[in-house]
Amino acid sequence: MSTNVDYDCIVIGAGVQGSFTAYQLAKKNQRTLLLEQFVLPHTRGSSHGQTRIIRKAYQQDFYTHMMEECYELWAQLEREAGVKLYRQTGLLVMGPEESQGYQMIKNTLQKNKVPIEILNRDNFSQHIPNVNLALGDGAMVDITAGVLYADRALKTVQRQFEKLGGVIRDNEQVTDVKPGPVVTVTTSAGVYRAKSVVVTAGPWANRLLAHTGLQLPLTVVKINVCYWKEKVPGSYNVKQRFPCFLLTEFEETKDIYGLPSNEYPGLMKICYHGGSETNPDQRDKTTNRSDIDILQRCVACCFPGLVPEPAVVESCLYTGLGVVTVRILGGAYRVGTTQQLTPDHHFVLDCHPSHSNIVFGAGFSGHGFKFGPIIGKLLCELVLGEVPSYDLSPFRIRRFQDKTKSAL
Ligand SMILES: Cc1cc2nc3c(=O)[nH]c(=O)nc-3n(C[C@H](O)[C@H](O)[C@H](O)COP(=O)(O)OP(=O)(O)OC[C@H]3O[C@@H](n4cnc5c(N)ncnc54)[C@H](O)[C@@H]3O)c2cc1C
Ligand SMILES: O=C(O)[C@@H]1CCCC=N1
Repeated sequence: MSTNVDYDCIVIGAGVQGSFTAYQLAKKNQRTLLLEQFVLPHTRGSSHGQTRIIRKAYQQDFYTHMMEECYELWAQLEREAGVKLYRQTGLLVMGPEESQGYQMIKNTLQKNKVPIEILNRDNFSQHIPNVNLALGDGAMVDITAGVLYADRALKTVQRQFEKLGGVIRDNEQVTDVKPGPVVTVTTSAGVYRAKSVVVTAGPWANRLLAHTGLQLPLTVVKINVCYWKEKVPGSYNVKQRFPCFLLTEFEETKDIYGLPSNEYPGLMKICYHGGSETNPDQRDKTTNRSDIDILQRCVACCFPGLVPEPAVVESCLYTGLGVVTVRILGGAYRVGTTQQLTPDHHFVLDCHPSHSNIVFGAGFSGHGFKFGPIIGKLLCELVLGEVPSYDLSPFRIRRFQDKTKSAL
């Protein structure tokens, strides 16, 4: 067969997940092509920007388990490339002490023996200056958490992929995917044939999967990425080891998070973990700023050293699972009728139900970056038909037939 194909595998989409998948495939001696619709680097998807949080603090054990190995894989990439990608700051988790969300994170961390520090009202401000802990809130620090240098990480993994002989073609949009024992991929510049294909197209995943007769229950939302000015420069700075933070509840909303000031001197990034639905090709037509009102109240209340008005607002996209339907468009595989689903924020990692040589990774919502190395490993294992290193049942598409729980 190899004489009839141009590549062993074609990966569509050079965001964090596609880039790590291509890198893992090249490490396994697979001749791999990584296709990207835009000129790299770009700011139109989900993987751009200078920083992301890395943490083990999750409500579910399975994410915490995956992160154990993932920290190792990040460190391995740092050594291999001679580049620093991670800075330990700790993650301060705050939330109503008795709430389910806060308690689940605490239990998962304790059960898995992740190093944490529990803070109380008396020692809180000594450890974390310039933050007001709300009445009734508990606080703990996931000590090994920190900041990933996202843009640098993306560039690094793509460079390592090329060093292994992998080929990246950017500014080349995939316009068709024809399934078969050999998959034919048509782009704006040519036609390629491969034994297998991985779709890691972020907000555009469903557009590509439609060519294969599959639609996932994905919703694309625009996130307002807000930066807030320090009243006294340096008071929330990464160099002072100010931690990342996650506030599990504020007023009626869930999940506000932030990172110490770093990429823009004197500005701290604080965002709301949600946004309004958008079309990824018309992202900047969406102008809903109601999340910014919530953030302003949160900053005024909890971060007295910041000016409660964003100094800079940038944009990024989340692709997650919304209250929509899984639709199988004809073809051999049918789940029967259209189904209503409960939203969940878990990833989608699976093989196509009718074409096992088409693998996809999607729905990484607002928390997939830190998992990039392990997602790459898992998608590579699916391509090679190997037993996945982790139980993939929380991530398989068949879960959409079951009732699912909301998770961060
Ligand atoms: C504001 C914000 C904050 C976040 N914070 C964190 C955090 O602190 N920690 C964390 O772990 N995660 C975080 N995340 C989540 C994380 O960044 C995403 O889960 C991750 O980047 C998703 O990567 P991806 O590769 O799936 O998608 P993308 O980065 O969007 O990559 C998909 C790529 O596919 C390309 N593509 C699509 N269609 C085609 C086509 N037809 N042909 C060729 N190429 C195509 C796109 O152009 C794009 O480059 C955050 C996300 C946002 C938006
Ligand atoms: O993934 C992360 O750590 C951040 C913070 C919590 C909400 C989403 N992204």
